Amino acid sequence: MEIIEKAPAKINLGLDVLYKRDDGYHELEMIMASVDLSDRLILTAIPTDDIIIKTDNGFLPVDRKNNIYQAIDIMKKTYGFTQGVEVNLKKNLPVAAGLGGGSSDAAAAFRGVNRLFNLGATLEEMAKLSVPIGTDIPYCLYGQTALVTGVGDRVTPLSHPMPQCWIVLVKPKISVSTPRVFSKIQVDSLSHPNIKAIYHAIENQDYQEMIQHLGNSLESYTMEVFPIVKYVKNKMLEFGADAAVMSGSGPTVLALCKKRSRAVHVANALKGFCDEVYLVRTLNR
Ligand SMILES: C[C@](O)(CO)[C@H](O)COP(=O)(O)OP(=O)(O)OC[C@H]1O[C@@H](n2ccc(N)nc2=O)[C@H](O)[C@@H]1O
Ligand SMILES: Nc1ncnc2c1ncn2[C@@H]1O[C@H](COP(=O)(O)OP(=O)(O)OP(=O)(O)O)[C@@H](O)[C@H]1O
Repeated sequence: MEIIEKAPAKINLGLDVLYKRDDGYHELEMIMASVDLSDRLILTAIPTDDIIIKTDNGFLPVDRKNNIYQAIDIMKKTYGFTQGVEVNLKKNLPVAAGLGGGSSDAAAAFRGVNRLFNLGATLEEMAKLSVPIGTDIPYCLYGQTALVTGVGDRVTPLSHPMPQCWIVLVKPKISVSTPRVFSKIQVDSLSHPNIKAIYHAIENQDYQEMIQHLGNSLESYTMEVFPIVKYVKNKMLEFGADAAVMSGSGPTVLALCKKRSRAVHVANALKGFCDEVYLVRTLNR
C-alpha cells in the first residue's frame, strides 16, 4: 500500500519572542498559517526493518539527520510496528528558508505512518512526540491557522482561517541558521508585534485590521546581518503589496495582496532581484 501526504509551507503572520527560558529555548507567541506550496511524501511499507528516504533534492541528508527519519523512528519506538518504511520526498519548498519545510515533512511523516499502519495515534499524541525533533512540527500536524505558544508546542487552532488573499514568497539566496539567530538576539531590544490583535482580526475576518499588525521580533536581527532581507521587504511595499513581513527566522519575506493582479505585479517585479519567487494562496483552513 502507498500513502501520499502533502507537506505545506507554514508562514508566521506574527512572531513575538517573549523571553529566554532557563533551558535556553525562547518562549514564543505566534500566529501561523499554511499556504498552497507543498512538498509531497509517498510512504510505502517494506518488509525489512529499515527507514529509507529517497529525494529529488541532492543537498538534503537522507539518514537520521532528516526530520522524516526522526519522525518515523520515534513512531516506531512508541507504537512498535515491525515493518520498515520507504519515503519518496518530492522537495518543492526551499530549505532553511523560514517556511518550516523540514517540520512540515516530519508532520507529514507522522500522519503518514499513522495511516499506513493504522496506529490510531491522535494529533495530540503525535504533537507531544514531535517537539524534540522540531518546534514547528506541532503546528504542522494541526495545519490550520493557529495561535502557537510555548516553544511552539502549544497550538490553539483559530475558529476561522486567515482571510483569503494572495501571497508572494521571496527567498533571497542566503541560508539563515535558526539556532544562530536565537543565540545572537538580545531579547530586551526586540520589537513586539501585537499577536492578540492579529488573532482578533482573523477571528473577525478583518483583512485590513490583520495586515496592520503583522510583525516578527526576529526580523530586525536577520535584516541587520542580511540587508537583502530588508531590501526585499521594501521592494515588495514599493511595488504595491498590502503588507510584508519576514517568516520565521528568515530569510523568506512574504507579501500579502488582496488582489491577484497586484500580487502578480509584485511577484514579477521581485523576480528582477531574486530567483526564488512563489505566488501562492492561503489554504482555506
Ligand atoms: C522560529 C520558527 O521558525 C518559528 O516558526 C521556529 O520556531 C523554528 O523552527 P526550526 O527551524 O524547526 O528550529 P528548531 O529545530 O525547532 O530549533 C532550532 C533551535 O532554535 C532555538 N529555538 C527554537 C525554538 C524556540 N522556541 N526557541 C529557541 O531558542 C533552539 O536553540 C533550537 O535548538
Ligand atoms: N526533510 C527535510 N527538509 C528540509 N530540511 C531538512 C529536512 N530534514 C532535515 N533538514 C535540515 O534542516 C535544516 C533546516 O531546514 P528547514 O527547511 O526545515 O528550515 P526552515 O525553513 O528555516 O524552518 P523554520 O521555518 O522552522 O525555521 C536544513 O539545514 C536541513 O539540512
